[in-house]
Amino acid sequence: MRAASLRQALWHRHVNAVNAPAAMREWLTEGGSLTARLSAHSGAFRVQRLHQHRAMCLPDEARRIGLARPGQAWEREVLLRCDGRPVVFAHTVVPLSASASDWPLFSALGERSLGSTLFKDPQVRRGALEFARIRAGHPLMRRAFVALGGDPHDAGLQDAILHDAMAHHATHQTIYYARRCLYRRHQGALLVTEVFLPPVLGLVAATTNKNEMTL
Ligand SMILES: C=C(O[C@@H]1C=C(C(=O)O)C=C[C@H]1O)C(=O)O
Repeated sequence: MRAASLRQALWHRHVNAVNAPAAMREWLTEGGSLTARLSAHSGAFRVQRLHQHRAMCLPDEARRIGLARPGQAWEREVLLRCDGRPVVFAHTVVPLSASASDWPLFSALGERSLGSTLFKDPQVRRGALEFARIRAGHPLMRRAFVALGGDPHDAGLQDAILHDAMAHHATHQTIYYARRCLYRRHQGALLVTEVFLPPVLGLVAATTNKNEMTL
């Protein structure tokens, strides 16, 4: 496997292109705010802010947010947790040229959900979703593994950490499913990428079981 293909993601406009399992496809195509859906499928939902700082954007993000070449951007990364389990790793980039009036709430979000602010703001225009299959070697997965306590340079450990972190979902997989969406507001651009982690599938199963028990 060429190293480059481990690091890059091929983004598709239609979800069929990533051939995701049906349950994952439901999450990938979720049209509304993830906060609402994740909260409905768990007892406790939390946005764990990992960091928000200046950083080099990924090579395939630069053009998408209007940069002429890869460069620095404002980067925010979070883990969405349901009942403590990590279900989504989210990565957001905003050009450094953005003014405070473009994204007035972005810099002071803390552990409030970015998604919910975007969905509540009538001046925000949401672009079409794009979908990708990404491998454990992709930069976003390396960051997710670090956030979950793994060593970003040990492929074996990465999977072991992620695997252990989601033991009861025991889906030792090297393919992860992601989506991204470009938001615009005034002159601003903001690109949100969400990588869905295996425990997200357990959420739907848990709720189904719960429903079955109450029938
Ligand atoms: C949880 C939601 O938004 C998430 C929260 C994010 C954040 O706080 O950085 C980023 C991406 C979204 O997946 C939502 O859509 O409501």
